[in-house]
Parts: sequence; C-alpha cells; structure tokens
Amino acid sequence: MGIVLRQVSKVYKTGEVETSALKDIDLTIKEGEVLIVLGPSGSGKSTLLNVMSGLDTPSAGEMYYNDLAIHKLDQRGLTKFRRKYLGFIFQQYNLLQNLSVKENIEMGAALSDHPLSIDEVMDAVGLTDKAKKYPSQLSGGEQQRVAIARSVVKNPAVLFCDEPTGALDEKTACQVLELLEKMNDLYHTTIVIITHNPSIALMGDRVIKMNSGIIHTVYENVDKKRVGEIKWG
Ligand SMILES: Nc1ncnc2c1ncn2[C@@H]1O[C@H](COP(=O)(O)OP(=O)(O)OP(=O)(O)O)[C@@H](O)[C@H]1O
Repeated sequence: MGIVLRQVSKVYKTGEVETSALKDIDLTIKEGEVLIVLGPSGSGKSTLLNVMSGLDTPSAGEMYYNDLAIHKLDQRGLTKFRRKYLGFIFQQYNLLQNLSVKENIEMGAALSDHPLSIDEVMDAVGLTDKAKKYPSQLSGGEQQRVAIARSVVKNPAVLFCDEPTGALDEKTACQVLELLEKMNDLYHTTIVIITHNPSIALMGDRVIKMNSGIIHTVYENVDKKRVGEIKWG
C-alpha cells in the first residue's frame, strides 16, 4: 500500500527536442513514511513529484495510490484524486491576494472532510497575530508559512513538498520542518520532500538520490534525526 510507480517514464517534447526527464522509475512510497528526494538540478526531482502526484501525466508506466490506478485517470479524475488525498507545498505561494491569512487557510480546510483546527495550525506556524492581514502585507517567509498552513490544515494523506524551506531563514525553516514532523507523528501523514539540502535528509525514514532521470541510490536512514537534533551548517 502507499504509492507505487512501475516503469514510469516522462519525456518532454519541445519542438524537435526530446528530454527524458524520468527513465523507467520503480518506486514504492510507504504509507506514513518521510521520504527525501535529493539530486542535482535537472535530475528529475520536480518531474517525479509532479507525475506521482497527478499534476502531470507520465509518458509510460503504471502508478497506483493504494488500489487506485492513477495512470488511468483523466484530468477530472486526477483533480479529484489530488483534492481528496494530497497536499502540496511549493516555493511559490499561490495565495489568494484578496483574502486574509485566516481566509486563505480556511480555503484549505474547506477542501477536506476531516480538516485540522484552523487556529491550531495558525499557531503552529506562528501566524496567529497575522490572521487578519493580507498576503501583500506579509514578508516572503510569512507568505510561505500561510501557504504551508493552507496545505497542512487540509490534513492530507500525503504531503508533497518541493524545496519547502528554500526561501526561508534557518529559524523559520526549522519551524516548518517541525510542523511536517508533527504531521507525520500525529496523523501518520506520508511526506515527500524534495531538497538540495543534505541536512534535511537526516529527518527522512528513507532517502532517494536522483541523477539524469534515474534513481541511483535508495537507503533507509538508520540514524533518523528529529528536526530539533539536526545541526545546520
Ligand atoms: N516543461 C518542460 N519542458 C521541457 N523540458 C522540461 C520541462 N520541465 C523539466 N524539463 C527538463 O527535464 C529535466 C528534469 O527537470 P526537473 O525540473 O524535474 O529537475 P529537478 O531535479 O527538479 O531540477 P531543480 O533542482 O533545478 O528544480 C531537465 O532536463 C529539465 O530541463
């Protein structure tokens, strides 16, 4: 159970040029695990995330979420799948500018039939005193935290995070990672984190390393660390 990829490939065609961004990927993401995806720029990390979360379609291969055959879904089916089970944390925030912080987070809660408490999540990301502000009145880091709160409050089964702390200072980045850790502890949320930062890999149950569209290394993290124990350098 979990997410299963079998022989998944993705080829981008730009005019005459073809780029093989994923080559015959076999991967199982177990329910409730924290999986870290490392790899140099252009190695296929974002493509992997987009394809396995149904934001993009594979060129070949099969993908399953528990018993659901994701590769067989049409766009409507994919949207339903994402809405029901998934949360996303990206570097760009996509906040609704004419809604307050609290209203943006409420939008996330409204997508779920088992949301978390809006007030608790706002508190966890340190936004309680900004609840009535609008995105344009916030710093970049604060906007990122609103976007994270909006994804987390939905209480999704799987949270996909693409460089979730890339634009944040160390203290805020730690708060964000601790929130992800808490989601995993409390709700058994499956968490996939794409990162360039090898220190973040220390919080993973498993780490995969990509290069040129393939997974060249997978390892279990026998010495998994709590976020609070990680030394950032
Ligand atoms: N929409 C697209 N059209 C054409 N080629 C693309 C597209 N998106 C990605 N690629 C190519 O596919 C390959 C994998 O890109 P991808 O964005 O998945 O890498 P990445 O590991 O996430 O990189 P980064 O760490 O820089 O975000 C690269 O060669 C990239 O140029």
